[in-house]
Amino acid sequence: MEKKEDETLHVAMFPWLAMGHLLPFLNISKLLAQKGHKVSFISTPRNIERLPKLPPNLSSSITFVSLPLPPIPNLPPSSESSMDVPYINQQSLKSAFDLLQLPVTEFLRRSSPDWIIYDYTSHWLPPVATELGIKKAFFSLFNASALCFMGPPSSLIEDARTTPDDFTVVPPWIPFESDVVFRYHEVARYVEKTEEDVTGISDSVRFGYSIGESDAVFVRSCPEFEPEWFVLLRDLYQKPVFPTGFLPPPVSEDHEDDGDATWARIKEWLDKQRVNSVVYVSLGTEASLPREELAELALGLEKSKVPFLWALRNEPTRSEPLIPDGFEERVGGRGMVHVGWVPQVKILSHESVGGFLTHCGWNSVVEGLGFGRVPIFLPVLNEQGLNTRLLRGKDIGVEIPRNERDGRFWSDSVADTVRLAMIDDAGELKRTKVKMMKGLFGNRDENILYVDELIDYMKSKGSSHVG
Ligand SMILES: C[C@@H]1O[C@H](OP(=O)(O)OP(=O)(O)OC[C@H]2O[C@@H](n3ccc(=O)[nH]c3=O)[C@H](O)[C@@H]2O)[C@H](O)[C@H](O)[C@H]1O
Repeated sequence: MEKKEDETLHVAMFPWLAMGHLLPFLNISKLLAQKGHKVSFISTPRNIERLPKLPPNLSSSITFVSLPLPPIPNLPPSSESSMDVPYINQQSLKSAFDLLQLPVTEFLRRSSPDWIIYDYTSHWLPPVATELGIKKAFFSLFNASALCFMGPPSSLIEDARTTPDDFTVVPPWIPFESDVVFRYHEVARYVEKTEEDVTGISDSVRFGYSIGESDAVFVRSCPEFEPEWFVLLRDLYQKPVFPTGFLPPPVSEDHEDDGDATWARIKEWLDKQRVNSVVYVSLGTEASLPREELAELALGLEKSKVPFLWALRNEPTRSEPLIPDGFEERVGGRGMVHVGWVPQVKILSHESVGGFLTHCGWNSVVEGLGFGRVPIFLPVLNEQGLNTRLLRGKDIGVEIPRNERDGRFWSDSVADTVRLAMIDDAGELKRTKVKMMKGLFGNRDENILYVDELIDYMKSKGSSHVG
């Protein structure tokens, strides 16, 4: 039954338990709510608690559905997100997540939304939605080129690629020239590091079913940036594929004191720096580097003589100190280190920040380019290496040189790359090029047009759900 033009949709949102997923799911939820639609945002208590507070005008349109996560054996009871759990235990978190199937099914049966928008880990959700007559869309927080590299659902479910070398070449289903491939070390480091697969299902198979059994796929990117990849993706998926645009996050205009002591301290330091002079350093909420590489990164920042703000993740169960003793004293006021969560979007929006040394997680890419900050790439895991190849293939940003096989990098190459991005005349063209990306990645009015098309599509499919 088609929804009339002025009728509102009820959309359930069900992101994976990772901040890099929860935040963009919340951003698109806010856009749907701003357009007058109703959203049920399903997650677990601690993850909901961590989300930015809703603006008052949206709190009646977005309902948080809090489902307790079953305890994870051998992990602290508060472990509810990928950032609470060491990388090697991520599969245990997915096992607990899979136990949400029953409460999620009950919620959907009771609330009967028109659509459910879900993530790659919910391979079990499509048949539940079908049985309840609810339309279902897979929302990819990975861009189109990364999805194409991963392949069609059939290849995800029966992925013939098993060794790290298999992921360093262009797969057979990509019919054109491409340098979007992994480097050996970007795969090798993580193939052996995850625990014995306790879930009985790999991430690749989760992707395969979540995509293959969806009614539509929504992708956080835009055809203007990845034209050939969207054409290929539609061919690989043989189903409706819609760009959501980049979903640039809202920036609270007022930088004034919002009660966030961390921001107050960081802002006080940033306010003292020259415009565009600071490189902001963050490797996201899941990546972690071995101690010796953290030391090389620290020494490289020190040698660069460029002012830096380094947000270090508070890593669960990591005992040894994250940075070399005496580092902060040696760099004095030229560098600031913060261990723990920071308001990244506010930091990137501050005029003193000119560059972003990043692991190339897609949220960070969108946020950094949205403010025209020059990216300095240090990809670590997941599809970050593919994102780096995509951007470098478009001559965006600079990449820290690393040993192809083991990924090792050295302080001198960190210092040289940071100076190239931030100071050297040789980097001037790169700084200009990135400033030109601000409109495409950061313009909210332009990007929201993609969400309008998405909503029209969702309305056109309406709902024929039971009950
Ligand atoms: C989609 C996928 O999600 C994951 O996200 P991850 O957390 O690693 O990094 P981001 O995508 O930058 O996402 C991190 C998000 O958390 C925010 N943030 C982070 C740290 C902090 O202290 N404060 C903040 O506000 C940041 O602004 C961004 O929005 C995987 O890497 C994957 O490669 C990526 O493509």
